[in-house]
Amino acid sequence: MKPYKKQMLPIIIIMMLVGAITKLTIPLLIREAIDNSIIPKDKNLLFLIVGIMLTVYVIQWLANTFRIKYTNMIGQRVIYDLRHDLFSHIQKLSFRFFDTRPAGSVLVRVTNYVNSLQDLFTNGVVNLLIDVVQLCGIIIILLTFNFKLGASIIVTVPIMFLISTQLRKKIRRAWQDVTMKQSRLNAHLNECIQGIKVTQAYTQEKENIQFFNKMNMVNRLSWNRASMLNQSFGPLIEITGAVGYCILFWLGAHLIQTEEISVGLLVAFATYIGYFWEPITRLGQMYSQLLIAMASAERIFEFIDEEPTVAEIEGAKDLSSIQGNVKFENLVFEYEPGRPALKGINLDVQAGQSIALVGHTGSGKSTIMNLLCRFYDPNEGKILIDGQDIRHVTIQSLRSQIGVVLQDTFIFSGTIRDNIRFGRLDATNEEIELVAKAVHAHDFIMSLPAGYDTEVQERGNVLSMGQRQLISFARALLANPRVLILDEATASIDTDTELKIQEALKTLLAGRTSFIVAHRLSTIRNADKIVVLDHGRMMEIGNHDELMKEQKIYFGLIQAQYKFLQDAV
Ligand SMILES: Nc1ncnc2c1ncn2[C@@H]1O[C@H](COP(=O)(O)OP(=O)(O)OP(=O)(O)O)[C@@H](O)[C@H]1O
Repeated sequence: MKPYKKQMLPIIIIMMLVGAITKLTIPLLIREAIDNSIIPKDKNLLFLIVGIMLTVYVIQWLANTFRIKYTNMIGQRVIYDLRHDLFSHIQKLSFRFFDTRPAGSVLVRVTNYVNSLQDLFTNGVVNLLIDVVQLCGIIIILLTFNFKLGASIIVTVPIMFLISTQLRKKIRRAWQDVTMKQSRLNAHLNECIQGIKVTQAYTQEKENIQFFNKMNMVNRLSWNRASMLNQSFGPLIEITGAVGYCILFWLGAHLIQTEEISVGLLVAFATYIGYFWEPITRLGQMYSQLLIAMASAERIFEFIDEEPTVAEIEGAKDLSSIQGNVKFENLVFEYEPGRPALKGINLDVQAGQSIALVGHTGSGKSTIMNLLCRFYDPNEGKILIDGQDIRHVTIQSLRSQIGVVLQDTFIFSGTIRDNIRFGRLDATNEEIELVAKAVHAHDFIMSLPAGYDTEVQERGNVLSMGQRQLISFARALLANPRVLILDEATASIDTDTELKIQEALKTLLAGRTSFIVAHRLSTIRNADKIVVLDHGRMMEIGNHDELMKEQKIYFGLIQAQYKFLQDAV
């Protein structure tokens, strides 16, 4: 338990006990007032009792105020910690985890589900404790002051619990269903917003709205069902409460006649019954909140329990500064069982060489890159960097020495400078400008309204494809990795930018081992080795001239590209 919770918990418990005891004292004072001052007409004693009552109410108010204040503080800290732990955990999870979960469903766990726990941690848990303490206190008092009357009232409680147990199970399942439907709705919403441009381009808005409405309706019906079940809880308690009052007055009247109890005690008992049903009713009302929270907690802990599939072995050592020799030995890999994406890849790359990976779509080019970065582990075989199996070194030391430039160059919201600095957080402004100049990005950055301080929104919507690429090159150059992975963008860009990108590429690749999923003929031509993949197998390897001479797959691919370019001209 964290230190702040240790410090505050005793205060909260003391305040809670003071609140509960003062509340339970009031009916006893009422009994005193009726039996010893109102009936015998003792005014002085009545004033004294009223004075004590007022003091008790003030103490109760103070205790409750402080308790609520401290409970809120502690609750907020718990939620803060939970959100932090969840986010940190998600950052570490492997690609496999995200392959099978829509972004929206991840999002909803960090936001909605954590929020629904907030109420539970701020007031819920403590209220629950207060209610339990109050209930126990009332039961003890009732049984002590008159066992016969007390027991006959209390007997209704287990009956009520028995009836409600069945109802609770149903309510629980109904709320679980609500959270599941909500999660689906959110996932769908997220996807629709991400893909809004495609939706509008294909004028699918109407269909989208219809589909969303269906999901929205399913969500509403599920909520209604859970809510209706929940509503039935209150009346059930009220009916049982009414039965309790009937027993009290029927038996109470009889006991007054036989002088076993006083009128004051009957009134005190009636007040206690009021208190008695109050926590039970509140428990019923809180029940839905508790169930939502429990269902949310289940889904949150599902994530927290999730272990990264790519894990470090015990005693993994840091990968010391590498030269950049990379060896793939008999790599076999499946994303899904029975569908191999790579079938026995063997490749020996010397430090400083550039390797172009070519092949039809789905042939396994990106998969090789994913394995080199250890986003996934191979089913068979291994990858060695400078003779060290990458599974035996720490993930951080491995990835920090491999630079990755993806086709989908992700630009984060923030300034251009921040986006380049992502490559190395301690880089100075001068270093940032230096790399931007080296990749020919400086001029276009300076032409933006605030130069390097221009704010770009998430995904860099204000920048062109080519500009985004140049920024990601600058980012990679700043990180200065020994091994570079580059997924070349396929989108056609204007000749001027194309030339800039070629120049930038030369700077970026110089002196590094590089793997490029190459689409541009110029990049492929300049590569030291070209690896041709087909359906997860390495079919050909050699430089451009060697492979052209062989006149096999590579030759065919190049011919097709030339034909395409000629037709385009
Ligand atoms: N996350 C994934 N889950 C399941 N299967 C996948 C996943 N990613 C890729 N695959 C499958 O693995 C195979 C190889 O995919 P890969 O992305 O490596 O191809 P690629 O050569 O890079 O294709 P492209 O040129 O289109 O990017 C394909 O059959 C693809 O369907």
